[in-house]
Amino acid sequence: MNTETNVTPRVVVKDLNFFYGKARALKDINLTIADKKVTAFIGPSGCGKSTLLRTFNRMYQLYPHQTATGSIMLDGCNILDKGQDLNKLRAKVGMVFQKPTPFPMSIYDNIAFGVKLYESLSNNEMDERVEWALKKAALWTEVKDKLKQSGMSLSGGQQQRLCIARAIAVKPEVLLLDEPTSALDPISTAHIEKLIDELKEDFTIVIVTHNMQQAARVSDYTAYMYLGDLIEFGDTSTVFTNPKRKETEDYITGRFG
Ligand SMILES: Nc1ncnc2c1ncn2[C@@H]1O[C@H](COP(=O)(O)OP(=O)(O)OP(=O)(O)O)[C@@H](O)[C@H]1O
Repeated sequence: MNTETNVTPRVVVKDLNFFYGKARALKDINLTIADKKVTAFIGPSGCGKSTLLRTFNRMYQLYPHQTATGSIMLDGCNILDKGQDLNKLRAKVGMVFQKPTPFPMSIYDNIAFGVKLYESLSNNEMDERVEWALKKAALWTEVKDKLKQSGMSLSGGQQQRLCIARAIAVKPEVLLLDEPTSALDPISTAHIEKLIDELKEDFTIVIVTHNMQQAARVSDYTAYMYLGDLIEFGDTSTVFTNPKRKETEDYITGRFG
């Protein structure tokens, strides 16, 4: 549980279980994601980090035989409810994947495409939105003179910032980052980490990372998971310097995993 009193809950997960067919990948998860903070999910491969992240925007909906039970409350609605409008949900909860995945279209259209699904803006308004998103994603100065060029022509690190710009252009409340720097070099990684720090002024961010130094650098809260259980959750400095559970300590000190 978040212990700080000045923290506003943004996403509240209660008794969440997740099944791939009959295999239970998440076990009675309870946690609260704080508003306008960065929360990191860490743990060894296969512990359920990505599965948990993907429940927040119902990515699993695309696949048969994947089911979630329990509740994930956002703005007073349960994300898991059958009646949940998935288009609206995905406008509220944006996602950036491990591998940069720009659409095969211009840099400008990569941003405008998603915005058009949700809003009808004039050309001027769209120009402003594209510029706003690219500035927020710290990419504007690098691309402002080549907005008509293909998004695929950018470097890997630039492509990932384009994907972040695309995700924030629709002004989501929550931004999910699934190992967003694992395909990037150290300089691009540093760029994205700085960006994450800036973006939390406007967005609630949840990041899955294998890199514990990264979790320690960028997050305010950390959840340590193992075999589908949430072992420990708390503010990042406590989890890293004074963990309550021995399993957490063994993992972060490299004795395990
Ligand atoms: N599509 C799937 N079908 C069946 N089982 C799956 C599927 N995806 C994941 N799993 C299983 O669910 C469990 C959690 O996987 P998940 O990908 O969430 O872990 P993770 O902590 O993100 O791992 P990694 O760090 O390796 O990405 C694992 O046992 C995995 O084998």
